Amino acid sequence: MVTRTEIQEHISRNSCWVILKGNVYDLTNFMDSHPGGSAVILKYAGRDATAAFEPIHRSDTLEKFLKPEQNLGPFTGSLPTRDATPQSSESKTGTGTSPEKKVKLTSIINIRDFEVSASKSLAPTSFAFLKTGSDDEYTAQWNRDSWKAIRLRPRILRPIETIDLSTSILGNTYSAPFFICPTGGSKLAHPTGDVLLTRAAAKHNVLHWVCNNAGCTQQEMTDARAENQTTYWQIYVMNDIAITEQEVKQAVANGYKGFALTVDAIRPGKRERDIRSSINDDDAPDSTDEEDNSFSNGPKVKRPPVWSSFDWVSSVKWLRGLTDLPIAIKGIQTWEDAALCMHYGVHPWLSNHGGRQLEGAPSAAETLVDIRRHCPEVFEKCEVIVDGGVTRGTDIVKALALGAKGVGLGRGFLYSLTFGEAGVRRAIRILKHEVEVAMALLGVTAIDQLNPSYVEVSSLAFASAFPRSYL
Ligand SMILES: Cc1cc2nc3c(=O)[nH]c(=O)nc-3n(C[C@H](O)[C@H](O)[C@H](O)COP(=O)(O)O)c2cc1C
Repeated sequence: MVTRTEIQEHISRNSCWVILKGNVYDLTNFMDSHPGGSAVILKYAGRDATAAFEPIHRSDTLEKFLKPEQNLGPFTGSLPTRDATPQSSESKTGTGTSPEKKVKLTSIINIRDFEVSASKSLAPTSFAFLKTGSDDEYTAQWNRDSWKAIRLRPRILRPIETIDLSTSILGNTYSAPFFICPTGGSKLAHPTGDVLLTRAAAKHNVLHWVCNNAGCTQQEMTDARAENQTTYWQIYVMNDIAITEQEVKQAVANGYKGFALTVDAIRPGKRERDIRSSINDDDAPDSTDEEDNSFSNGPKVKRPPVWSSFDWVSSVKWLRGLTDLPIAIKGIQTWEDAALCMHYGVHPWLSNHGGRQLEGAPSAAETLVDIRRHCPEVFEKCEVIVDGGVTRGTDIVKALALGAKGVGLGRGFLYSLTFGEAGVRRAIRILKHEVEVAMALLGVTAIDQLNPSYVEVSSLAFASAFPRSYL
């Protein structure tokens, strides 16, 4: 038992105790190896950090990263009064919703409606984490706008009766050509977010590409899978490569049928919307300290630093050595790198991480067009996966017409999660409906009939993003 008086004596860098899930932990020696930095731990010295901790850490984090002796025992007594304000304001980082602001699911008719609803119902810091792009969010916006800049070329007077949306992605058949992207932080949208994404995907037989940075363990994500459901696994390679090797082997054993190696995040992008939302002007004394680096705080959902010394040969060789299953390289942003994927026998996943990494990177739509222009062979030898800024069935159809095999959505499904599994299922149904209408009006009845003759891309070169400030 640790008392309130005792914990109050350990609120400095030299001795830092924090309450987590009812127990008191000595984090003095751990704080410098915390992926999110020591400052955030010190902020909670002598206080209860549970509300801030739970939505953004895996359930096995404490056991995995702390030694048993760092658990000092249960906290007894009430919290110091000065904690009342920070505590309640910190609950803003949780998934707390304001019921009066939450709209009914039946009034949601498109993916953007989910975003507007999430902006009102989620805690501001949670919404900021999901929504943020890097820098001025130009690329995040451009991702969306570039799909809009592509025109469709409908062919008419074709008999259209049944329309088949089913397609295969990396060797497995799904009921639709779009899928749920790997995203960390889904607990910010719903406490059991990752699991619900898998369950909703199962109900509709769409692909969930599970995130290794999910809020649950791989085992929990595997257990969430329905019988006969096929899911894929995404990896970041950690500095301690042995941990990732073990994870990949375990994923193979757990029946994941494909892998994505994310390579566009060797440093976190400067996500200012997220950074701003965590700066609490009332809480912290102002600082002219040269050590102050609040402008560079990385994303809220932290992961250990990724391995950044891989090159093409070593990375593909390493992963191929662990599995014969299909591998996609996630974060391809040029036709040249797509051609290298072809050369190394892996699939290019065109993505700029939803505009959260390099501001100014091209959208997947542009890279698709570039591959078509410079190295169309890629579409014959590889399956090209795309994501970024997709919010409409027409966006998906445009990507498929340009040669994509699977089209991912990250934020769209995260926002729908604020309504739980029912929200994600509705998002899937909305997208299926929109894809079907677009195909009918274009004059095609099956995904494999889509080809570049159904799109006009010349206006893409003259389009630009108009950053909007409505959310
Ligand atoms: C909140 C959030 C967390 C993400 N976490 C990951 C991650 O852990 N691993 C990864 O490969 N991509 C991650 N991504 C990127 C997505 O997989 C995907 O590339 C991106 O969301 C697509 O853009 P969209 O959000 O505009 O649909 C994340 C994206 C968001 C929005």
